[in-house]
Amino acid sequence: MTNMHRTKLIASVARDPDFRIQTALLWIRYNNPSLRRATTRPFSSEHEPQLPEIVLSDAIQGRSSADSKVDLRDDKPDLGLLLLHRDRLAAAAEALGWGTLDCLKHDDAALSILKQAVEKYMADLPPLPTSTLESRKVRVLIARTGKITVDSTIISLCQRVSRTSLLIKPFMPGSFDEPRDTDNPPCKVLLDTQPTRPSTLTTHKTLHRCMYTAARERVQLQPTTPPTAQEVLLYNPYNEIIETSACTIYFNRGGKWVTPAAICGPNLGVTRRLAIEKGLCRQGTVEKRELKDGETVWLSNAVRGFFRGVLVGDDGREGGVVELDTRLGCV
Ligand SMILES: C=C(O[C@@H]1C=C(C(=O)O)C=C[C@H]1N)C(=O)O
Repeated sequence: MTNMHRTKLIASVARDPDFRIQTALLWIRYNNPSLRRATTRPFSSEHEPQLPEIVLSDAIQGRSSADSKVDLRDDKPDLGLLLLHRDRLAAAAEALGWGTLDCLKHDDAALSILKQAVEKYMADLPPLPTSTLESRKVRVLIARTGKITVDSTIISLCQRVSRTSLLIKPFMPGSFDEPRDTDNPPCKVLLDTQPTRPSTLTTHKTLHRCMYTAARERVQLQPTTPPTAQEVLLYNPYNEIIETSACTIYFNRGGKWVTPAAICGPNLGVTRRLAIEKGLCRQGTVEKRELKDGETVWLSNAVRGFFRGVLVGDDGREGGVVELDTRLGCV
């Protein structure tokens, strides 16, 4: 397929009335009145939870263990990571030539509309039963027309919330060289068996995700397998590593941490930007031939935060059948 064909195909995917640009964030809520004052982590005192239901979002408030050192936008601390989500959506709209969404780029009103959309969606959810804590992946989807849709899925639910369950680990490490977290096994990362071609639709997060579904199917990952458990590692036709199906990846090269450079095709996600801006890693090229079985890597996305992974060979695969996403053609 020529570049011209590919450009036309991307344009036709983006014209589909169901097509959306998107971002995803984490929202944690819990309901346990007796624990109201029991914890300082991860919730900070300026955001005293409201009873009976306590609703807070790491993503919106942008807390992390590294935040005490660097504040990305001192002028708007309350909006935290949502600013980065807004920038990501603006970049996707610009790359697709959606001039109608130019307001996303700098307009503070657009930012508060996004915030209100997420907050309204969360406020309309049925209240949590007492003593429960849930983490949700919240998606913000935007159509070319500017219509915003919010939806969510529960990614974990704890039915007996206690002091200990509220001590959620920090979203982001201060350094990738921090001591290993012995509570959680590393994610098993399997190399894909075919290359994926970088395009606007890998650089930006959209509803066009069939390249990730196809890669997961090639290494026999179940659609429901969380990225913290198993992942597939994508590479481009030049045999350069891109990312995993749902995460940015970081490799240790000569004692320094490297994430695939934008030119290799990774999704320009919020956590990737944070890791680069906070100096946890630099951008570079990692070739497929450099990978070592058993090598420790880091992974991140805005819903799961940052966590360790390990590269594994063929014997680390799950069995099972995977359904292909056939709604949109794969570019
Ligand atoms: C675009 C998607 O995939 C992943 C998203 C991130 C991210 O948000 O940080 C990183 C890697 C991408 N493969 C998606 O829709 O899941």
